[in-house]
Amino acid sequence: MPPLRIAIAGALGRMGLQMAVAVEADPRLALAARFHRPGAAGEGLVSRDEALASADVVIDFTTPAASAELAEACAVRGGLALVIGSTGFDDRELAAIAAAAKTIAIVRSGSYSLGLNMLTGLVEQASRALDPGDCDIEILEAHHRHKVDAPSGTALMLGEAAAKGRGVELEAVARRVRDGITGARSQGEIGFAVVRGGSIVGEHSVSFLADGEVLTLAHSAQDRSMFARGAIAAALWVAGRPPGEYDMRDVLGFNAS
Ligand SMILES: NC(=O)C1=CN([C@@H]2O[C@H](COP(=O)(O)OP(=O)(O)OC[C@H]3O[C@@H](n4cnc5c(N)ncnc54)[C@H](OP(=O)(O)O)[C@@H]3O)[C@@H](O)[C@H]2O)C=CC1
Ligand SMILES: O=C(O)C1=N[C@H](C(=O)O)C[C@H](O)C1
Repeated sequence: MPPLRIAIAGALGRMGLQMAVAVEADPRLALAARFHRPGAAGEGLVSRDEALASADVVIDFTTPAASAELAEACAVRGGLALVIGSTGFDDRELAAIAAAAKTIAIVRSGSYSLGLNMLTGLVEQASRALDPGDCDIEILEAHHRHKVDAPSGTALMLGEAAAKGRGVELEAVARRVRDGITGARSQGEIGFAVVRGGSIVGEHSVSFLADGEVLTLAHSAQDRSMFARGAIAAALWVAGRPPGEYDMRDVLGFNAS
């Protein structure tokens, strides 16, 4: 079988650089193109149009706006699939990606880590078992000083899993900011706390806090190459799939009944 042709968006970014190394090291793949912002200078970079013309799958770790625009461009072109790793989307950008996924296959996940995607299942299970009347849920995440969105995409995935376990919408119960005289904690809320600094790759924990005991489920990302390997697994899985929006739990087979 010929190698799968991969184009990398945001090629000069932290994840874009990791992706190039991981793709070049994988004999199942060919690094077909690397592209960045229009007009960006860098060795071996091509334009987005050239990149899309040469790829079976585009892997994208950029920004929400750039990913939404890229999804539209891929859908217009057709004949290729997209793996999106960017985080921090607003509703309009998510709608643009969902619209593109009517024409092409797209995998989008806030985390391409295997362990983290396993953790979402454990969080959902614990949340289902523990009564909100007795047990409070708090999510803590920590990342490097360059990260621009908060809470992280992963923290929001964990929040979604916790809310699903309780049979509620995250939007209705999320407490994303606390400052000043906040009043006592409301029963059932799911709280988020954020640390930014240094070079932390990604730390996430979900605590279930009851009277007299605390259960904490946690994940620690130690190296970005692990995200790149997950994105490659997603690219190999999504190539040739029917149009639709998929996530990493689909790739890993965790959503199969
Ligand atoms: N899902 C997952 O497993 C993971 C997700 N992420 C997410 O991936 C994203 C990128 O992270 P990271 O690599 O650390 O961030 P970086 O800022 O290092 O990289 C993003 C790059 O995208 C570039 N870019 C911006 N606009 C465009 C465009 N229109 N076309 C092409 N490139 C563009 C930026 O260029 P410039 O520098 O010029 O602005 C930047 O170099 C973030 O949203 C992060 O949260 C990160 C790790 C794992
Ligand atoms: O920006 C990062 O670095 C990361 N972003 C993702 C997120 O928002 O969850 C994944 C990972 O934690 C690293």
